[in-house]
Amino acid sequence: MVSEIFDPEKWESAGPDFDDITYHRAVESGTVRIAFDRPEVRNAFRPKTVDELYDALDHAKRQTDVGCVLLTGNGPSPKDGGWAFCSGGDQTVRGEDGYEYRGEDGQTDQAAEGGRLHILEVQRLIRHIPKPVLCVVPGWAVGGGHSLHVVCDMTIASEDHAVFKQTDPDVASFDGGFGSAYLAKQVGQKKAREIFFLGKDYDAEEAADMGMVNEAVPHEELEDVALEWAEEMNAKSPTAMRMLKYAFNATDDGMVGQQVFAGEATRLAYMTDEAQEGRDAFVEGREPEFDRFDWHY
Ligand SMILES: CC(C)(COP(=O)(O)OP(=O)(O)OC[C@H]1O[C@@H](n2cnc3c(N)ncnc32)[C@H](O)[C@@H]1OP(=O)(O)O)[C@@H](O)C(=O)NCCC(=O)NCCSC(=O)CCC(=O)c1ccccc1C(=O)O
Repeated sequence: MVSEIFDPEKWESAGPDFDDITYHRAVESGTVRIAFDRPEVRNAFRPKTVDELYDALDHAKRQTDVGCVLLTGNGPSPKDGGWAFCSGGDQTVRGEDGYEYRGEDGQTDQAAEGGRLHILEVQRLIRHIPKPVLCVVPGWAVGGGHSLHVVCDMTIASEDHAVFKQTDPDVASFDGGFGSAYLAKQVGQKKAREIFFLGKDYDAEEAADMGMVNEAVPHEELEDVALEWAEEMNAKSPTAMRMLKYAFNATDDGMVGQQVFAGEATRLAYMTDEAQEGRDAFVEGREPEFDRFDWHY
């Protein structure tokens, strides 16, 4: 069983093999489902999980017939039946300079790099992947798991089991980027500070009311609704969706936001006859003849 609310008839295994996550592609639409698969620890991520998540998102990015990615957590926990999207960094492998690669014996893998904090690289990939990423929260979204939901384009959550909670300062961590500053854009400054400074639990309805969740959905229907939303998005114009995502990002992403948006504008410009003329003139060793092209207004 992948997850209790996962419908195996709607998905097929696809992409690389992973240990800490699962990767599926919808049978009938260009949708990829990526899920944390460590339910016994509330889907906490260790460095290996983060590596796999990055590779999975990068794989999904490169599928030109995929229009939407679902990011979720498998469950329930075989230990106690608890549900989670993700409980953030695995505190049991946290060393003195970040999260450590550990062997099966629990000892640090000396051959690997030092402590890592590279979940932020995954956040940036979610931000820049040229298609919507829909976060599907079946249970706890905590610490770095909460930050991941914040950075996704949209979030739907189980009205029965989802709980949103920020524990970063309880374990002496702080996401000073999207996890806090972007959260404040979603829920307002006072509420974002309450979330971090008090570490209260919020259910899906409360999270939707404050603007960080799009919809609270009955638990049993969560993955079906997610797939329906993905299919809605897949039916839209790929170019329009990509440009819209980057336009939404641009205002908060500074020069990088401008660069990403402008890069896509350049791609569109490259597709014009005008661009072909510029390239051909150089390759043929002649002056470009741009006088047949309009100065559009
Ligand atoms: C998630 C809980 C609130 C769930 O509580 P509950 O339902 O009562 O279950 P438990 O019995 O507590 O947990 C069941 C089982 O899972 C283990 N577990 C849960 N969470 C973790 C975890 N994060 N790491 C390791 N293990 C975990 C727990 O020990 C139990 O195991 P048993 O063997 O069965 O006893 C609650 O579990 C909880 O509060 N968990 C901790 C949440 C937390 O503090 N997470 C870390 C926050 S910091 C972080 O995520 C850093 C991320 C990061 O890398 C980063 C770096 C740089 C800048 C920013 C960031 C960023 O924040 O993104």
